[in-house]
Amino acid sequence: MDTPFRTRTGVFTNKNVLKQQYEPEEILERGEEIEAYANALQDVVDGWEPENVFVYGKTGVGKTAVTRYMMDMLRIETDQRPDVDDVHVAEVNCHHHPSSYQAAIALVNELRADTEREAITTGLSTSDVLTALFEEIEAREGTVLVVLDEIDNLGDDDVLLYQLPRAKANGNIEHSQVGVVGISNDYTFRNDLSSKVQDTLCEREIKFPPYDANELRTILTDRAKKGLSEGVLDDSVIPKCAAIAAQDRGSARQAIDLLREAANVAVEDGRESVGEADVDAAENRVERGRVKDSIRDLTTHGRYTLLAVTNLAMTEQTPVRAKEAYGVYERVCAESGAEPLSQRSVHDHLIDLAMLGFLTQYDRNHGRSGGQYYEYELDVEPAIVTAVLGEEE
Ligand SMILES: Nc1ncnc2c1ncn2[C@@H]1O[C@H](COP(=O)(O)OP(=O)(O)OP(=O)(O)O)[C@@H](O)[C@H]1O
Repeated sequence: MDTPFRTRTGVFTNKNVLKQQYEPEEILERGEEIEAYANALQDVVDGWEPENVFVYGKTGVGKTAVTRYMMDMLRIETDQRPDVDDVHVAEVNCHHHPSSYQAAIALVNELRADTEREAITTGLSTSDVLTALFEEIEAREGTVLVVLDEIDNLGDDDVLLYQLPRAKANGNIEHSQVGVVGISNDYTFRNDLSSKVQDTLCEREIKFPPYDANELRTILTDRAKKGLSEGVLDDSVIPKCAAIAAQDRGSARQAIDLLREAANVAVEDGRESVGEADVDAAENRVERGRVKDSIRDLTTHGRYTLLAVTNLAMTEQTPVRAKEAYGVYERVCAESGAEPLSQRSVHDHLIDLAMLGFLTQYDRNHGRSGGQYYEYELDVEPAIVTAVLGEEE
């Protein structure tokens, strides 16, 4: 029977290595960060209590990939040292579990997954959940490393971040030890923590800078070798993907997405060779996908604020001050039948949108008399925002 699908082409040899969920076995171009990480975790392999680690850097710069690699290396190294306790890792993404309570439940269930004990659900009190977590850690009789990815989603709810590093000192665990690895895109999160939590969580800080074009070329060349047939890429494709991503955010994710989508464009077009024009087409797809994912994470009023700045950008009225953006925001709310938030809250949304990469914030200083203020400009294609918000509606 005829179906609408194509026959498989020879462009990809293993498409999975170009997908977002692929975990590389080999980490390239992160020698310094791996060394810093190894120093931070050295106490674990030497049999001492772990130090807590705070890893930060922009999105797509390898924080998660390097952390998983380091956890594997740690397990391998401690296995080779018979006199050192076993290492157990429990990883939770706080984006999906955005409070101490939810993250603690997820950790208990992650630790219980390879035991006979049943998963817990909501309904227990916070202290019951913490007790269950301490019991799971204690049952390991070794070192437990708790990895909290996207930790900034916990906001100022620092119960877990306060309790975990102090579990031993407070007598909640005795025969095990626990260390926390926090990962964040947002360095300001660290400064917003109370000083007692900051001091323990950030014993070791590891910064991941954006990748430059050369580093991205190395990463892309390796992925292309693993995922694409030889000779399908025009010589200009990898340098172009690397240059675009380096100029934008220095994100390996973006670079890999560009390469994969460029190959997809060629395949969908019935070609077995990928050229520069395919990267141009891929750029729009990738940007659209990225904006779509990020918009999905915005609150309703975050979206209204974004739409207000987008409308201003489309009529060339940006950069714009918060006060002026607020007027347009009020109109957007009126059109949607929503009650507008205060000007102060909308300013907070503008700051958040700048942090998330939707807007650029300019610090304006008008000499002695004018004082200091901020202006905002749209940092994504206005047509993509309106198209995505239209679809979401
Ligand atoms: N040094 C590297 N070598 C090989 N692949 C890499 C490297 N750095 C990143 N990648 C790949 O790039 C993608 C993004 O990396 P990763 O998820 O680690 O970024 P991140 O900094 O944790 O970003 P986010 O904060 O958005 O989660 C992944 O697919 C990862 O495999």
